[in-house]
Order: sequence, then C-alpha cells, then structure tokens
Amino acid sequence: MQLIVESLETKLGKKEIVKNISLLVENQKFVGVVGPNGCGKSTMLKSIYKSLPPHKGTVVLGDIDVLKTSQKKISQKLGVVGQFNEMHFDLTVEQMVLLGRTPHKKLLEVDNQVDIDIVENALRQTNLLDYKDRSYLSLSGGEKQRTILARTIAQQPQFMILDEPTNHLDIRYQLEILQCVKKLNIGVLAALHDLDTAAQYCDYLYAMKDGRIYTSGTPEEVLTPETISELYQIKCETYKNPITNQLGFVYQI
Ligand SMILES: Nc1ncnc2c1ncn2[C@@H]1O[C@H](COP(=O)(O)OP(=O)(O)OP(=O)(O)O)[C@@H](O)[C@H]1O
Repeated sequence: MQLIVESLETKLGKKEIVKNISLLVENQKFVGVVGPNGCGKSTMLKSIYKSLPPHKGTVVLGDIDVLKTSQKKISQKLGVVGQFNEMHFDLTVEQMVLLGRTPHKKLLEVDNQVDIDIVENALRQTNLLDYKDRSYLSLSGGEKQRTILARTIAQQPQFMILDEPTNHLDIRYQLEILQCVKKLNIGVLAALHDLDTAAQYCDYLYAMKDGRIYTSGTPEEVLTPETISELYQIKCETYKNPITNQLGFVYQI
C-alpha cells in the first residue's frame, strides 16, 4: 500500500510548522524522516495520520483519502506508534495489545480465538509473551514501547507510521524492533533520530529542516557530510562501516 502526501501545511496557533510538504512512500518501502529537534517531524506525521489535522494538502493511503475518511476505516489500514505512550488507566499487556483488534470489530463485538491468536503472535514477535499478565503502567519505557508496537502489529495494518520508535529501547531491542517492523513487509514512514539506523533500515529518506523537505533520496544520497552539517550545525565525516557495510558517521561540534 502506498502513501502519497501532497502540499501539506500545518499551523499550530499562528505558527506555520509544516510548510508545503509532499512525499511518497512506495509499496512496501521503509522510508525515514530525519532532521533536527523541532524541525516539524512529529507535527508532519500527526498531520498525515490526522491526529493534528493540517490546514492544507492531501493524504492518500492506497485508495483512501485519509483526511476525508473515518478514523475507524483508517485504522483498519494504518497503524501508528507515537512518541509518547502514557496512559491514565491500567490494563495488562495482553489487554493493551488486544486493543489493536478494535478497528476490526463491530460495536460490542467480543474478542474471539482468532483475536487471541493474533495477539499471542504479536507478543511473540516483540518478545513480550512473559509479560502478558503484567500491568502496563508498571513497565519500563522500552517495555511500554514494545507493547505499543505489539498492539500495532495486532492491528494488522497495511501501512505503519512510527515516530521515533526506538527512543526508549536498548541497542538490542532497537535492532530487534526495526527488524521486526521490516519483516512485516508493509509500507513504513518513520521519524528517526539515529542516522546509523536510518542508513541501515531505510530504502529512502526525507531530510527536514524548518518545516520543509530539505532534500530526499537514498541514504547514501541524503546522508552526506554536507547535508548533515547543514541540518544539525555540526561537523561530520562519513565512512563505510567494514562490519555492516553500511554508512557510518563521526560527529564533532
Ligand atoms: N501546540 C504548539 N504550539 C506552538 N508550537 C508548537 C506546539 N507544539 C509544537 N510546537 C512547535 O512546533 C515545532 C515542531 O515540533 P515537532 O514536535 O513537530 O518537531 P520534531 O521535529 O518532531 O522534534 P523532535 O525531534 O524534538 O521530536 C517545534 O518548534 C515545537 O516547539
């Protein structure tokens, strides 16, 4: 399923945060968004999944005009893992992940064995089977993050939007979770801070600065010392990591 965003503009108060952004995520591609703190990545993603409706532009996911479609219909196709996952009431991990089935249910329809199996599978994929009876609120930041990803996997979306999906995760889980998302073989649009991760996992990248797309292309095309210096106001050298064969980065203020 592909995502086409055209001429997206979002204001918060009087401030224009997202400025005329167009982007494309082709079928089954993993596309990253990089850029400094405050450049508008989260606001743009929220506008795409309509948690913060843009004041201009179009968002088309497969054959759905997202800005004109009900949230339930969108949620049958689109899963979101946001940056902050705090809740004010408690559920067990299994109950949280079962919530992922909601978009596929009619009002008051109860969960059946198929739902339970899907949830079990999502818990297995995120290494959370041993946590299924634990209280969500008692989990660490990384465990909460994995639970939200499990919920999104249980939703069986055909496209995922991830806002810094690994920001609470240790190195092993960063790799595991991104591999797990990659294996789903669906279109993904992800805001990422870690440039090594972006180089390793993304088929294509958009670099944002001051609410606009500064440049886009393959990781090799986008993550050049010049672009990185311009985006983050630092000195940077790139090299080919001899172990992963991927781009590596060395930074200096
Ligand atoms: N409610 C609001 N009113 C005014 N400005 C806001 C509001 N919420 C966010 N902003 C501003 O919008 C800009 C973009 O924020 P956003 O969270 O989209 O950036 P980001 O690129 O995702 O940053 P980060 O990498 O730190 O998560 C920031 O300057 C932020 O201060």
